[in-house]
Amino acid sequence: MTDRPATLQEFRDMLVDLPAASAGVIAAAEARDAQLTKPPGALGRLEELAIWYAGWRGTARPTIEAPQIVIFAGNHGVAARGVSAFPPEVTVQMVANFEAGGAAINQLARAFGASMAVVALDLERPTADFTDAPAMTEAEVLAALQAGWSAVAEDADVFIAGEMGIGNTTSAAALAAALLGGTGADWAGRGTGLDTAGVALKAGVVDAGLAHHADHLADPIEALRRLGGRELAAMTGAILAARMARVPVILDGFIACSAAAVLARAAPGALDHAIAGHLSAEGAHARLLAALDKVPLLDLGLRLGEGSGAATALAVLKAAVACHSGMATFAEAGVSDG
Ligand SMILES: O=C(O)c1ccc[n+]([C@@H]2O[C@H](COP(=O)([O-])O)[C@@H](O)[C@H]2O)c1
Ligand SMILES: Cc1cc2nc[nH]c2cc1C
Repeated sequence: MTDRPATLQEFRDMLVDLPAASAGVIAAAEARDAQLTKPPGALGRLEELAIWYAGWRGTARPTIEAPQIVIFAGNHGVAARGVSAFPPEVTVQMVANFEAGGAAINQLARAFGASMAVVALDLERPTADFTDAPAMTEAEVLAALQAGWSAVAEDADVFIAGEMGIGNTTSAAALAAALLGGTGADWAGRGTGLDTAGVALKAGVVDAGLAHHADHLADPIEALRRLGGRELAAMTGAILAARMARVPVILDGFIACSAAAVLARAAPGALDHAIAGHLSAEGAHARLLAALDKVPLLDLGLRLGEGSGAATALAVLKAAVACHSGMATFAEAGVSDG
């Protein structure tokens, strides 16, 4: 694993020279795909997925042995503005639930053979309310980026960053607006279950944050510091760490994709090692995925977070890789090709 960045500048510098997928392996995987016992293209998007995965793993006949899910948890000063349907203490309570094995993500991780860990980030010290101050200091955002970076296991062969943080759809909406343009109304959604009046209030809170920080949002990492949260920054750090190790990533919902968008805005192609696991029911996720040029694998109406949509999509990626690497060729099986 590349050494984790010691400063924000080192983090920025890493984005300048990102490792790429192997073109030679992609060609070899395409050649293998063309010989497998099926009509050409009959496995549809599974074929593309397997070839993409092979290219990042550097082997034309890969397997998935060590999928890793990490849930990052953070608390948000902006939650005091009444932007969530749930109280902030639910964050620490859900961390206990993850640790006890009682959350949805625990079941999904077990069902699909992934490891699962929780990283709680200074829960007793919420970020500052971004409507009147930067959410994090430089030291705080660096610590969160580093926590995410260090969470990616040496032997992981797929990585999923999940999150838990009451109020974090407000931070994600503000960050998405800063990175991609638009107003609070474009990016604020129901989150954990706001009604229409709640969504309007939330949009106003996002607009207040955008106005307060307006002169400082051109740099994506500075936008993350000012409007994001610790769990968002940790996801940004983890997704970059995975890229440096050529570990493919499955992106989860609105908050995870907003954190990932920091990298895409900082360096075009920085999310080439990532696929969109699903389309969240959070209203603006479709807009965010379109901006990232990602087509989600699943559309199941999930809006839970905690990595759940990405973990469900892991089953699809495993299916793709199992077919690609396990199937016989026409020659091996003695089947006449077309
Ligand atoms: O992943 C998503 O798209 C998603 C959409 C809506 C809500 N969430 C989860 O709900 C929490 C944030 O919602 P809120 O209303 O408190 O901002 C946080 O813990 C997220 O994991 C997640
Ligand atoms: C109960 C609950 C579980 C969650 N998991 C991820 N975000 C969540 C938000 C709430 C409110």
